[in-house]
Amino acid sequence: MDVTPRGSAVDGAHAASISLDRIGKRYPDGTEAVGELTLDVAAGEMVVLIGPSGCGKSTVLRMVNRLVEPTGGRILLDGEDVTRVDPVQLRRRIGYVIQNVGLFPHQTISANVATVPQLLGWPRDRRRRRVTELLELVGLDPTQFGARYPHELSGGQRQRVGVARALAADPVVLLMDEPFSAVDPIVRTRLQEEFLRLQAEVRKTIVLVTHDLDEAVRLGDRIAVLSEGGRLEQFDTPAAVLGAPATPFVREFVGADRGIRRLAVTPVTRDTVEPVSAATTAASLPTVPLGASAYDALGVLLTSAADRVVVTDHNHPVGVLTRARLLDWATPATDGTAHRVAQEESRSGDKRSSQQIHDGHRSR
Ligand SMILES: Nc1ncnc2c1ncn2[C@@H]1O[C@H](COP(=O)(O)OP(=O)(O)OP(=O)(O)O)[C@@H](O)[C@H]1O
Repeated sequence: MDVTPRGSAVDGAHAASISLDRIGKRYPDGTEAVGELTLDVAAGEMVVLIGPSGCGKSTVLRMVNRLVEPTGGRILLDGEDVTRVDPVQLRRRIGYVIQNVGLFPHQTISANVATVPQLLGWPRDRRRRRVTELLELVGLDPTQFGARYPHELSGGQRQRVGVARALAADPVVLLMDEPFSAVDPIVRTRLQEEFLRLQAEVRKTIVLVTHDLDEAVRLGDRIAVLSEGGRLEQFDTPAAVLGAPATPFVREFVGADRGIRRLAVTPVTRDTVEPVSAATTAASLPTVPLGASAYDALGVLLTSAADRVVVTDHNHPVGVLTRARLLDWATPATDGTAHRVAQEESRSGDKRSSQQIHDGHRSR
């Protein structure tokens, strides 16, 4: 997807905060899908809901746009209680992307993208302009794809149309239920990367449901880990969830390889390197640039015979990272020291994610 900024093509400032205030859902047969969940999502933030099958993730998402009516609690969009708003009006302010996209098979791609603007009664010219800019935004040439039908597109292309359609009326919130899981792993990774760039431009408030921990770590500013009954086990940055699981459930859920995953979300900074010695600079050691991930640094070390990697800023050495230190970071937090490191990272991660929200870019 080419998502190069295009000035006023997309109104990027339009996003709302979401507050779930003790929301619950008990189905008529007595199933308590969600007990009492409280969760706050900042405007422009991307929050990922993850947890085992049946824990209530989709129910939470569908309560936000009231496809499922909550049986308890309140949902506030920018402070306004949407449990009192007409659900049809509400859904026009909320984009919704689902696994198999749900495009209308007998309508062209242009008509599919224009669905909500049409419902809102936009004049034809405005609809046409909007469809063109959105298809360009998601990397589909409007002249090539606009007149096609959904079955004439690949799975990844249909997924992009789904995102374009969800953005059509400039919603304040985007809800995404397993949006990338119907495509193969290579296409999925590419769509995720493109989606991050797209989000840097449109900066919507996004709640995304996934089963895939790597996807959660890659996309989420924060991750909410849920267990059965929509119980919130942890709500924190990817680095904190991986580095300092809050409960035994989270520890087991994120698995034994969480240390390695955590390296991928730990950037190499001036604060985390050791000083460069004269002996080090003289040696021909491998290098990584400042801002690379600790995972990249470990990868460089593992493919060389060296025991340390030099960290550079515009080709000037600013510090070193030893193999021992990187392996230490990758070791799951089992003692107080490791926990403290993870908590510090969590705090700086929080700063990083809010900074990213303001800057509109991400280091991942
Ligand atoms: N209409 C319904 N009536 C009764 N129970 C329901 C209904 N819809 C969902 N449930 C139950 O609510 C619980 C939560 O379902 P939900 O679809 O939200 O879970 P999920 O975490 O999204 O699952 P998955 O990851 O498998 O999609 C499940 O136990 C499910 O069986």
